Amino acid sequence: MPFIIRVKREFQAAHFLTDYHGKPEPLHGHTWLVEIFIRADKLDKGGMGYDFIEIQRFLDQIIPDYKCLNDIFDFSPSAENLAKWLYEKIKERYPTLQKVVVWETKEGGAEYFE
Ligand SMILES: Nc1nc2c(c(=O)[nH]1)N=C([C@H](O)[C@H](O)COP(=O)(O)OP(=O)(O)OP(=O)(O)O)CN2
Ligand SMILES: [Zn+2]
Repeated sequence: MPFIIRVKREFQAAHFLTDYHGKPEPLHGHTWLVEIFIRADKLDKGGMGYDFIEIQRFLDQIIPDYKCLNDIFDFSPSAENLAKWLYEKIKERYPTLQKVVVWETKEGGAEYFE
């Protein structure tokens, strides 16, 4: 019986879209929110699919907290591109990953799935 394990993480980062309607955006910061969805097809004896805490620790290793995203990525760091980048990284560790959602603001975000 499948379950979806969901884990959220917030982080702070600055960025600018390199081409926003024809010109670069000004550099600015957000409190970003990442949510990931991992399918678990069975539970362990404790009733867990995957341990939230272990997933959070893994996310903390890869999430670019307190960074300028333009300094570390060779793509325009939109919510869409960041969701795709995170998806590819997380999928290596959790192959049953279903989806990554990245909220850039409370009102605007993007999700990536295959
Ligand atoms: N599909 C996408 N649309 C937009 C993205 C994105 O990544 N994907 N990004 C941006 C900007 O980076 C912008 O930061 C969005 O944030 P927001 O604060 O809403 O932008 P405002 O200019 O409205 O800022 P205010 O401070 O509220 O004026 C835009 N679109
Ligand atoms: Zn922005």
